[in-house]
Parts: sequence; structure tokens; C-alpha cells
Amino acid sequence: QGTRVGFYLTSCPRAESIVQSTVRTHFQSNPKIAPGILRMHFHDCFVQGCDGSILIDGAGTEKTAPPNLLLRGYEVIDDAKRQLEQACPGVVSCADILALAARDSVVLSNGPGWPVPTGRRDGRVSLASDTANLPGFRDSVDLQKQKFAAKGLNTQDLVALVGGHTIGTVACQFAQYRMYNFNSSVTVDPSISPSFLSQFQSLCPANGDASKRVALDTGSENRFDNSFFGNLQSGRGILESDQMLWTDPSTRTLVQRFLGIRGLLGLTFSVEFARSMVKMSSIGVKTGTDGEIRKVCSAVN
Ligand code: HEM
Ligand SMILES: [Ca+2]
Ligand SMILES: [Ca+2]
Repeated sequence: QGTRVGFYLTSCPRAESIVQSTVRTHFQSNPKIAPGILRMHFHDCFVQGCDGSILIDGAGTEKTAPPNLLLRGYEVIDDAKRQLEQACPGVVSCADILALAARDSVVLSNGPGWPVPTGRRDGRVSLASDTANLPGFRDSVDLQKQKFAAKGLNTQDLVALVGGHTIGTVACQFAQYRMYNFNSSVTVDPSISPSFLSQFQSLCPANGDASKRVALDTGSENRFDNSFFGNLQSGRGILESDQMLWTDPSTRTLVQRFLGIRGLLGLTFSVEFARSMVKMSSIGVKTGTDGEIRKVCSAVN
């Protein structure tokens, strides 16, 4: 599709190591940037392709849209870009920096690494209104599948990639309704394990601080492991959309395969996550003479 591993090998040989050391330095003082950057890359790729459109500042840009308000780690991408502009001016795209930094963030969280094809160019369009097709935390599995299929990602990619929720946190505002006002017929989401309810309630108390952050993978928010799928199996998912992957038979089998349930063809989460990330990172990429190489990641040239 026009990208290839090692695109900067001659034009900017230190590109990947500059990104890596920048992410590592920021991670050491604030590990929360790792899940932040992984999610940022996902939100970039699903809107106008993986073209750095999420990074652009200004009124009415993607950044200002509701699904992106809590994204974090922009300063890491800006910092890497600053250093890359000194080393090799005008060569390395912001879209590639973000794709590389997402991989490095997973590695720093004890997850898998993978070769990242590079050569993406930066887009010049960033519109808040385009974020409407991002998946939502109350989307049914059918709708989640549709939104991923629209980007060339199949159901296995969906389950593997949502496994990214093995790291990071969520604000109680996106989860507490499941315990206190689920819908017009029941107060509590029946897919929450009764044995988890009181713990969940103490994490996000009724009428508590809606901005309080809780792990998406209870007990393992900093480790890129299989525990997230185990939590879905035991009714301990935090997001409604995540727990639905267990409730729906069509995705439950995949969760079970990631868990290595006997009698099912096993799938290794780390291997499949890496494979699906390469697919996601290639959505709608601009290459060749499309787009531009931004001078700063927060503004078009
Ligand atoms: C159906 C698809 C998905 C939905 C509905 C969804 C929804 C959400 C929501 C509501 C949050 C919490 C945001 C906050 O409170 O700050 C979140 C966090 C997160 N998401 Fe997703 N997500 C989806 C797929 C993905 C994918 C494909 C990835 C990456 C491969 C991903 C990575 C993350 C990460 C790492 C966090 C934690 C962010 C942090 O700690 O700053 N998500 N997601
Ligand atoms: Ca984009
Ligand atoms: Ca985990």
C-alpha cells in the first residue's frame, strides 16, 4: 500500500530510535502516556486514515470532539517531532511518529513489539464532525463489527484490538450508568457479575466524581496481558461495549480462544494483537505525493 518497514533507513536512520527514546523518557515520568498514545493512534486511524489528523490544534478540529477530549500524550508526539526536525528536517511524518510511538508504548507495557511499516504522510484535514463514526461505549457488537468492517477490519481484529483495553483507564462517567441507571427496565446491567458489583460500586460510587479514573482491566491496568479477556469471562468488564464481547456468542468464542479454553483452536493475544495493529495502522494511509510532512505536528504547513 506504499508503506514499508524501514522507510527512513537512509533518509533518517535514527528516526525510530529517536521516537523510542522519547516515548521511554516520558513513560518513565508518567506511565499513563502509554495507554494514551495507543488510543490516540486508534482514533487517528479511524478518522481520515492514519494521517496524524488527530494531532492538529484549532477550533473545530478532531481534538475538540467529545470522543477525543480525554486523549493524552500529545506532548510526547510533539517532543519527538521537535527532535526529528533537528536530526532530519522535513522527513519524518507525524502520522508515522504516532504509529511508532503506539508500538513503543505497548512494548513499554510488557506487550509485544512488531515491525511498523512507515512512509505515511500527514493529512491536511481535521474536522470534529468526522469523529461521529468512532465506536461508542454503548455500541452493540453488531455495530462495533460494522464500524470495524468499514475500515477493513474483521471480527477477530475487533476482539484483538479492543484487547488494547488491557492497559489504561476510563472515567467513571462512561461506566457508572451500568450500576445506577442502566435502562428503563433494570437499574443494574445484568452482564455485571453479582460478585463484582460491590467492588465496581466502590470504584465508581453513586453520585461520585464522574471524572475519577478506574482501570479498564481491573487488577492489571499497567500490564499488557491476557487478564482483560479473563475479566470479560467473569463479568468484570468495565465498559458496556467490552462486556458485550462476552455476552454475544459470535465474539465470545474469540475471547475464549484468546483465553486458550480447552477444545478451541487457541489464539495468542500478543501475536494477534500485533498482527491486527499492523492492519489498523495501514487504514487509509497517504503515501507518495499525497498529503505533506508537517513541520510541527499540531498544525498543517
Ligand atoms: C469498540 C471499540 C472501542 C470503544 C467503544 C472504546 C472506548 C473507550 C473508552 C470509552 C475509553 C475511556 C476513555 C476515557 O475515559 O479517557 C477507552 C480507553 C482506551 N481505549 Fe478504547 N475503545 C475501543 C477500542 C479501542 C482500540 C481498538 C484500542 C487500541 C488498539 C483502544 C485503546 C484504548 C486505551 C489504551 C484506552 C485507555 C486510555 C487511557 O488510559 O488514557 N480502544 N476506550
Ligand atoms: Ca486520521
Ligand atoms: Ca492488563
